[in-house]
Amino acid sequence: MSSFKIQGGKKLKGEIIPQGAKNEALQIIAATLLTPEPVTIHRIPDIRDVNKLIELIGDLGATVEKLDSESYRFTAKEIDVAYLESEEFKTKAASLRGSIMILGPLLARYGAAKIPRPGGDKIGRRRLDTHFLGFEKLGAKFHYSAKDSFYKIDASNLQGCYIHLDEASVTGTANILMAAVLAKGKTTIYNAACEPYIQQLSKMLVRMGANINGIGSNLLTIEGVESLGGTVHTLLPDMIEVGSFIGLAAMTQSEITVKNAGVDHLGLIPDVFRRLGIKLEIKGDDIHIPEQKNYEIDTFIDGSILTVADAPWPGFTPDLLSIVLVTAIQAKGTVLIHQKMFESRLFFVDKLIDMGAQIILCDPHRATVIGLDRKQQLKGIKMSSPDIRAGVSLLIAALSADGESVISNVEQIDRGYQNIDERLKRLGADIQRLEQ
Ligand SMILES: CC(=O)N[C@H]1[C@@H](OP(=O)(O)OP(=O)(O)OC[C@H]2O[C@@H](n3ccc(=O)[nH]c3=O)[C@H](O)[C@@H]2O)O[C@H](CO)[C@@H](O)[C@@H]1O
Ligand SMILES: C=C(OP(=O)(O)O)C(=O)O
Repeated sequence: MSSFKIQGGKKLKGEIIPQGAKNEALQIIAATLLTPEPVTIHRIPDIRDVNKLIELIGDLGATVEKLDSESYRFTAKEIDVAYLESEEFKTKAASLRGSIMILGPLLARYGAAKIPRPGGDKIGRRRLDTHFLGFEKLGAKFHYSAKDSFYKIDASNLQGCYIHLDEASVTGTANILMAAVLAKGKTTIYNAACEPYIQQLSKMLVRMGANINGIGSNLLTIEGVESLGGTVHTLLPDMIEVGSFIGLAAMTQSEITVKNAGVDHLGLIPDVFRRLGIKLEIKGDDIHIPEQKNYEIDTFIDGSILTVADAPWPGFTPDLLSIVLVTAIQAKGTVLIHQKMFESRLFFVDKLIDMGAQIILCDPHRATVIGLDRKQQLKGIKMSSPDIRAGVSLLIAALSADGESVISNVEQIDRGYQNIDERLKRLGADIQRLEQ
């Protein structure tokens, strides 16, 4: 387990470029299994989860060529279906959430697929019902062995149909969409997730020869085709990194420019930070955050306390709520953070309270932050990173704090943020990585 030792209280300054989007990368890399032809992907982030999926795709028999530091070519001429039964596959696929998205392509191309219960953050129950209910509607049969947490699916004849998803699951929509593009006839997916990464996946599939209508909406109509061809795809900037850097700038009273932020694809993200009182200047595709000593949280129009809550896109992403929460610590005013989707993602506030933040955890889903308005600095402590976004939030808190902090289990952060310590050091942060 590695740790970060941080000397807090330093102002940062400079430009930072967001990495390619982690959650888009996972969908797009899985989709390369849909065709025997080469698929080239640009702006792939060099992060643990993505590297693990790339390795898995190679283990399955695809040719993986690294073209440069951010570009890969995948050619899945044939897949070694027997590998899906190996112990190695079970261990590797179980270590990340994104592995679940190889199911759709494998079903579409080979009529059968297997997967262990996937990993990912431990942030509450993370069911997969939406994926399997969708596959079943398309004609698949699935079997779950509770003994070894292994799913087996057989789908020798995928037949298009009408599917009303029980919830707008992101990876569920991606999986069902990837199965449907090669199914026979027409599939309709209603209550589909429609966030930018699903739109990106849909556009890539269309370039590969798929027939998809309704991209960007929650009603997707797919006419199945016989086969798909190769393509070239460039990932969007990671919107969660963009939001994290905005929060970082505000908390540490720093002047930071987020270059090439993909501002057209950020949805409500800039507005939510503006409601915390943070000034953002959009210049072309860059976001400039000026140095601000104080920022004041808005209230609702009737004067009541602001709530920031997550919702499926085009609502506010749950993956930025921990960062909004930590950013509110030094604001003036009060905000209620309501994490509706995940039930165990707010427990990390204990550590922030130990650092001196004024937060009341109302229940597992809601926390009230009473801003300190810089009247008092947080103080550095020793802590451990429970999940990827809490980890970055603790890092932001530590960088703003007085004195030294040590954050252990930073592999959680590395899973989604490329080389974060080095990139922040270039802005002037004092972070030391301690390997153990
Ligand atoms: C690898 C990947 O892409 N992971 C992302 C993906 O996870 P993932 O696709 O696993 O998440 P889902 O969209 O399936 O659902 C997330 C959680 O929200 C709940 N839920 C979902 C939809 C809904 O309408 N109502 C509802 O309550 C689900 O029960 C679940 O607990 O999307 C999540 C939601 O944006 C993000 O946090 C994850 O970072
Ligand atoms: C929850 C997240 O990731 P995963 O779904 O991979 O656990 C995240 O990126 O915030």
